[in-house]
Amino acid sequence: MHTSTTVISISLLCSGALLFTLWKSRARRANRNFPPPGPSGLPWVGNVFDIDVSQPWVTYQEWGKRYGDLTYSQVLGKEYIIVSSEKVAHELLDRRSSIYSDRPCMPSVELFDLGFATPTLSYGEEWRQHRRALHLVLNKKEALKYTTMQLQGVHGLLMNLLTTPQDYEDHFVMFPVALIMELAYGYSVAPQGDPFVASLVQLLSLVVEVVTPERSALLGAFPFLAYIPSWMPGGNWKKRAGGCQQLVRKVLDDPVQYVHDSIIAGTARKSMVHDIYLDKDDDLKLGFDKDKVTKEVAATAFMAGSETTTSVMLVFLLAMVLHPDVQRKAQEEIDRVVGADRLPDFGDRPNLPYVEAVLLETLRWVPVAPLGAIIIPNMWAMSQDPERYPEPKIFNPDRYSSKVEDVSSSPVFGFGRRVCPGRHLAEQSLWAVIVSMLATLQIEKATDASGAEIEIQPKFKGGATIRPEAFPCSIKARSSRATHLIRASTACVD
Ligand code: HEM
Repeated sequence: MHTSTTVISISLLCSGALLFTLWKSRARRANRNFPPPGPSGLPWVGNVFDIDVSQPWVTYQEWGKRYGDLTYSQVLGKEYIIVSSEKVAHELLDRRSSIYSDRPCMPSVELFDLGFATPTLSYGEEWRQHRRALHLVLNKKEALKYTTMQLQGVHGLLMNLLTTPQDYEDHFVMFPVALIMELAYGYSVAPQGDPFVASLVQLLSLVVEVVTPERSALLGAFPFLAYIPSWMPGGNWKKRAGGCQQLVRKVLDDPVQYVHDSIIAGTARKSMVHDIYLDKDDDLKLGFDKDKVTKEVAATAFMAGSETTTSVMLVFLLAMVLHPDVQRKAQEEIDRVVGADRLPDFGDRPNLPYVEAVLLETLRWVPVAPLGAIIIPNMWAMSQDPERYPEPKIFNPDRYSSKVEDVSSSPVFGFGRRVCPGRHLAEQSLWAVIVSMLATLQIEKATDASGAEIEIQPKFKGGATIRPEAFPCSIKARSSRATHLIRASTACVD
């Protein structure tokens, strides 16, 4: 079984777990037609062998077509529900949000000391405090204050893409990392070997690799695995968990200590941590736990916001390589509105409906899911619903030509009370990336030694998020004027 697809498979199944459990207890009382229809499975292992492990989301989509918007499934003795319709997801998760906003306990989250992260918290006072703190710095109005910072970050990204285009994945990783470090801690990341970033990135890759719903399901089924000493076969869990726990302490404490030190030195810059500390009247009602909550939300913002943003950027790049016609049309719009003498900025946004549609289509085409979220309705099925999106497999921004939707309301950011609090920041970042790359760069298929184009078969890998596997491509400046604008924007004029 391919690990990444297994992860995605189980993650999609686990996503419905809580929703189902809560729904089940109510439904059993209220609804004689419970459980909803679903494929029949083998005793105990249930539907494990019914799932196409290379594309599990397609299996669930098929089930959705056959059994309806809510599909009952059973895996390893646990019952799950898969939600395939956006309408039903809104109905359950937005309108009956108070019922479906909880999170089940994930054994691997406990073991790896990751219970501090907002997505893992159960629906209660601690989670509310996190949301209040996150809202303070990430609400729609506040997010508008970050646009200059976002554009500066994008200009640095363009410069990096121009200089070492082959390292595009690394550049896409660093863009949200640097942005969120600045925003969360007022900290400017060093171009190379930054100590805070090193710990954070190390933790993130551990989390993505080991703290998956798949491993949680394993630990849930066989809890003794957590207690095998690290030197014994099968004791890898304990060893990795130990490493993770140490990293968690560093990631929570060190950057906040940096903000404390800068406040004392009088050099602190505006940041999420700074703003929460400045909340002297305690409007946030964080009480005794202010210090703890501050550390936790800042680290969560980093972890939840970086991987997801990078994944969407990779999806955009892939879409542009595969759809030169879309790229051309978007560039024509930008050239008409912005011209060739400056880089785009947020003032141009209302006049660029096609670019907006490219962003919406990027989010729909390959929906990415965030780290640690438990209730993930089958976004794949929703985004591939042919009634809502005719010919859904095709990347076609024109589908939004009659009505451009509000990007931050996209279902890709989740539903109900657990909706992504970073969605305004994220959609602004992504818009800035997309418009700036389109304005200045030409993205094409790479060519081999004989000059022939290298065809791409898009493949996706997944852990906590789904992203395209590395693919060859060519990224060049559109013109010498574009090169000059990029260099000028990063103060490296030639
Ligand atoms: C393209 C980028 C992003 C996508 C697609 C995305 C998507 C999501 C989704 C689907 C959820 C889960 C909702 C649920 O559990 O039902 C979520 C939760 C969350 N996201 Fe995002 N997100 C993105 C960027 C960000 C950014 C930039 C930040 C912060 C700076 C952020 C912070 C969070 C947090 C803290 C949660 C947990 C909310 C809770 O459990 O109450 N996300 N995100």
